[in-house]
Amino acid sequence: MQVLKFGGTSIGSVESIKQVIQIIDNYRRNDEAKNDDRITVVFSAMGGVTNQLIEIGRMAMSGETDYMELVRRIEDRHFNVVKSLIPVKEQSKVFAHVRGIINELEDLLRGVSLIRELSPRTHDLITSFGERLSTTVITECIKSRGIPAQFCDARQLIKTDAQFGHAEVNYQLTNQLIKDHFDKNTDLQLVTGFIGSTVKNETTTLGRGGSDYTASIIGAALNATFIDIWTDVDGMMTADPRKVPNAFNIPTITYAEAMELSHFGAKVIYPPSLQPAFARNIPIRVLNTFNASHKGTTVSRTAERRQYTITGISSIDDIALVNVQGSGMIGVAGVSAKLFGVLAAHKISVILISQASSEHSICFAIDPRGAEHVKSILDAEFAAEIEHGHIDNIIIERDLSVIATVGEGMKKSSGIAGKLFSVLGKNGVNIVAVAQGSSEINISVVINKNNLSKALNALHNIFFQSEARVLNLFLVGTGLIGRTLLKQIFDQSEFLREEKLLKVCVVGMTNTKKMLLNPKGISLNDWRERLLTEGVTTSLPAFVDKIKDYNLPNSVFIDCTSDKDIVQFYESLLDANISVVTPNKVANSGPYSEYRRLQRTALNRGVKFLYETNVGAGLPIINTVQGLLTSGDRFLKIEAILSGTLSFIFNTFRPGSSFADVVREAKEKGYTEPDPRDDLSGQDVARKILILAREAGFPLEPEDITITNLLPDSCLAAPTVPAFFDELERNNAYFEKLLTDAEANGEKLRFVASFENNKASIGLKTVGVDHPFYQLTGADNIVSFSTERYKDRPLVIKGPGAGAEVTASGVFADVVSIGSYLA
Ligand SMILES: NC(=O)C1=CN([C@@H]2O[C@H](COP(=O)(O)OP(=O)(O)OC[C@H]3O[C@@H](n4cnc5c(N)ncnc54)[C@H](OP(=O)(O)O)[C@@H]3O)[C@@H](O)[C@H]2O)C=CC1
Ligand SMILES: N[C@@H](CC=O)C(=O)O
Ligand code: NA
Repeated sequence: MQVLKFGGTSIGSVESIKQVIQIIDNYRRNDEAKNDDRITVVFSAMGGVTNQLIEIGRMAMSGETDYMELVRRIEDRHFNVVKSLIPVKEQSKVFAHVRGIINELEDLLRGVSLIRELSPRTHDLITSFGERLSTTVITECIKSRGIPAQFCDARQLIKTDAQFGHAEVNYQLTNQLIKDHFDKNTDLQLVTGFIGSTVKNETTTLGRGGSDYTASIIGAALNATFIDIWTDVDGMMTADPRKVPNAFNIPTITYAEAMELSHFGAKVIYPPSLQPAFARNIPIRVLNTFNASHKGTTVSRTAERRQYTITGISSIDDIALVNVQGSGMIGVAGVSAKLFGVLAAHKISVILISQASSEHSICFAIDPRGAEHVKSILDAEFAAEIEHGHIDNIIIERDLSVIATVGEGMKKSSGIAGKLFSVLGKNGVNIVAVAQGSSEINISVVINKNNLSKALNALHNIFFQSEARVLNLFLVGTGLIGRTLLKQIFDQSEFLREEKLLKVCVVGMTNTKKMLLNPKGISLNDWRERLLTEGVTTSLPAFVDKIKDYNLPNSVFIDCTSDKDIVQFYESLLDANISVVTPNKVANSGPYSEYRRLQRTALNRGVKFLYETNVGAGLPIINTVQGLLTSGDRFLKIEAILSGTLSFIFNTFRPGSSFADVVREAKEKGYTEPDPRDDLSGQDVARKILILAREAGFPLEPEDITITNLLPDSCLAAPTVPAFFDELERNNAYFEKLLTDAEANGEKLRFVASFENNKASIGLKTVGVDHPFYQLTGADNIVSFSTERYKDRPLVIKGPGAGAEVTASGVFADVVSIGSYLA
């Protein structure tokens, strides 16, 4: 015997009932082919009908006469199925049958309306009509197709006590009745779910998950080979797909796991109601009526070996935490007995409990709707203890959610809690309470409700590792570096996904005119058009607020501007656990205290503030300095050429040519700052040596740098960049003389930065052929570090230190390193 059960959505419309009949037919054909098995089918009420019946009962009781309108609607839905699926000549008989059942319901409601009273017993009787109507109609549909089938009212089979609403089954009697019935009736039995009856034949209902329960009771009594629960999703998922878009199907799951997941909100099946089947080790398959070829989920005692340590993540969106604490609880036996005793006496269901080993506090989670009630109960129960100060006031915390990671694979496997806490910590999700059962198949954490989606996605991303980890990027600046970065990300995305399991998703972008945000990601092959057509007028505060509002896991803010005002947002972003990556040197070259503060904030928040491209573009200079410092080396001297622009200029400028043209060429090649005066004035190099000195452990201030300016005052004073170029033309002779003087001595012009004895200086120098900086070509940078460990021969880094590609790739590398860090 195989027992099938179809839920309310599966039989919610004519179309879906057709589909259900097709599925039943497929089973029959397979069984006939095998000639060894029978099926029986359990039905819920048509989707929504049970709730309507409850409402109808309430209306009748309170004398609202328009409940009849709702009854009509229920009748019409069932009539409509008859009209659509049963041949015309057979319809009148079925209509009469349905009408008869509806008449019975109407009589009952009239009685309720007259006496204005709705006992639990009558309530159960009213709700029983849902399954009775649906099963009647579907039985007729099936019979009309020539299939020998029989309507079976479960009230004849399932005998219960008289706890209306959630009756207890008398298994001895029930099992016997079921066996007898199926022995005598060999036609296909179509059974009403959810309902039973007392020995006095009063109608009862089986409570939450009722129709699943019916299937389970029948399956267990007949020792079925399978119980197939047909619903509207592809079985159980690793997480709720409405909250975690990457959630996927779990092919096999153990009973214990299914229990844990369902306790924490997974609503696909309600395993407690399947207990009779599990007790007899009958596997349950959860299948999708609307995607019948999908294998769904099989729930049984053992699950197949899996590649993941956890099986699923579940959550309860809204809980309240009750905190009972006080010095009088330490070492005193019986406090928790009293606490949970009184909760049990008031039928308060406790979702999770956590007690610190100091015994100073116990906290537990409950449905927030009952929180005030619980507080008043506990205030009364512990009045004496509170009065004597043994227990502090009972505190209720609200707006919390609970997340549970569940899986048999977590048993005796170390590092899972570490991973869980680490990923939540890195995403700034504060953990309010924790509980792990000693079965080790569930770790539950209580967090603030506003972090629920972020936490679920971050955990799913980390625990189900064959899927790529997602980095959510927010880019400010779509100029030279920003747009080159976007292109590199686009070109490299497949490699990152395949080889590094990293999905880089650009969620927001802005320039000075337009900003565009899309939490699902902006497509990068046409971002320009989208930004232009779908973007809205830029407001940086609004952009930053959106980043925080989205509260996405693994968020990274990338500043590809040279703007001074953007850096004011860095701290609050880091504080909100959003990493910051930037080639913009402004933040790190202001007052030392601000530089320190950003470093500290990032450290405290467990996020990253990365700026490798602040010095030498993509050359690994900052990382090298940080590596030396953290490994205990001490810096003695730094000597460097840190301007790609000035390198290029002094390597390209020839006597008789235009200096301004060479500067223009540097700008066109993407070496200069947005305003090239930042390069020629030495400002850019000053920032870089300042940042380098700070990274090397010296708390320098901007005033500590001595700059020997290269530019004539008139160039510096030019009001605009074009006016500056005009001024350069006028001063050509000045630059030519610098060059010819150097060449006369067989030397080259180099703009050198040095740091030694806590002092930094920068300025134009001439270097002879013996000097290591003499041979530098193109827009190369060179940095020479003398340290305690690199004393005799300095550590030298050399290579292209400016340009769009090398800079964007440095930014990109920083971004990817955050992906690895978060993993
Ligand atoms: N070129 C190089 O080799 C290197 C450059 N860098 C640094 O990279 C950064 C970017 O340089 P680059 O790409 O050449 O600069 P660009 O001038 O080409 O681009 C700057 C971008 O930032 C946008 N922007 C400026 N201010 C704001 C603001 N307040 N709000 C929103 N958007 C803003 C601009 O918008 P809009 O398009 O509307 O003007 C533009 O898109 C600079 O800090 C530079 O120092 C670092 C290392 C090497
Ligand atoms: N303008 C800079 C580019 C990088 O910081 C330079 O020329 O070096
Ligand atoms: Na660098």
